[in-house]
Amino acid sequence: MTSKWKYSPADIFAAGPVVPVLVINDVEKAVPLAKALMAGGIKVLEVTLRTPAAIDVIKRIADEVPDSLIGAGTVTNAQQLKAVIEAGAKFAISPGMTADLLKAGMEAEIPLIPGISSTSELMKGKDAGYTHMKFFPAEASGGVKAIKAISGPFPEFTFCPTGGIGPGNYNDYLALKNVVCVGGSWLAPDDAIESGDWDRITQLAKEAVAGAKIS
Ligand SMILES: O=C(O)C(=O)C[C@H](O)[C@H](O)COP(=O)(O)O
Repeated sequence: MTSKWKYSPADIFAAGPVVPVLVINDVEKAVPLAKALMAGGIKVLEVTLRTPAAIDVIKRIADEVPDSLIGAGTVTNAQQLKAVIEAGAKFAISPGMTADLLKAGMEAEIPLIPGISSTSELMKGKDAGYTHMKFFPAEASGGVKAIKAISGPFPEFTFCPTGGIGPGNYNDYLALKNVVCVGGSWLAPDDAIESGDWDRITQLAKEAVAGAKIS
C-alpha cells in the first residue's frame, strides 16, 4: 500500500458502517445533502459519476464540508480517477475493475477501491496489490452467502458490498467478518434529494447508524 495516501482503504471502511451511494443532478443540493448525512452520523460519502454535475458536486463538498470523507463512485477508468482527484475526492470507488484502472489506482494519490463480484476478479485485484474491495452487485451476485464463501480461500480481503442492500438486510452483511461497511442508495432517496427533504435524510442516516450491528 502506498504511504502517500492520507487515508488508507482500511481507514475509509472503518469510518462508518454505512456509505450512502449518492446520485446528484443539481450541484446546489450537494452541500445541504452532505450536511444532512453528517448530521445523521455519516462521514463517508460516495458521489457517483452518474450525472454531469458529479465532478462539481465533489468539488463543492470537498471545499465546503471539509470534515466529510468525500469519495467518488462509478469511477471506471484512469481519466475519471484523475478528474476526481483534481476535484478533491479523498477516495475513489468503482463498480468493477480494468487492468488500467487497477494500475492507475496504485499510483494515485488517493486510494481506489475496485469492485468485484467473482473470485477471479478478486485474484486480479490481489495481484495488483489491493486488499479492500467493493462487492457489487451484492444481492444479485450471491449476497451474504457468496461473500461468506469467498472468505474461506481469501480470508485477508475486506469488502464493502453494495447493490440491493437496505434496512432489511444490511446487518446480515455487517455480521460477516470480512465486511465492515455496506453501501446503498437507500440512505438518500431521489425524491428526498429532489424535494430538499434534508430532515428525512438525516433521520434515515441516524436510523442506519444506530441500528448497525458491527461484528
Ligand atoms: O454506481 C456505482 O458505482 C455502483 O457501484 C453502484 C451502486 O453502489 C449501487 O447501484 C447501489 O445500489 P442500490 O443501493 O441497490 O441502489
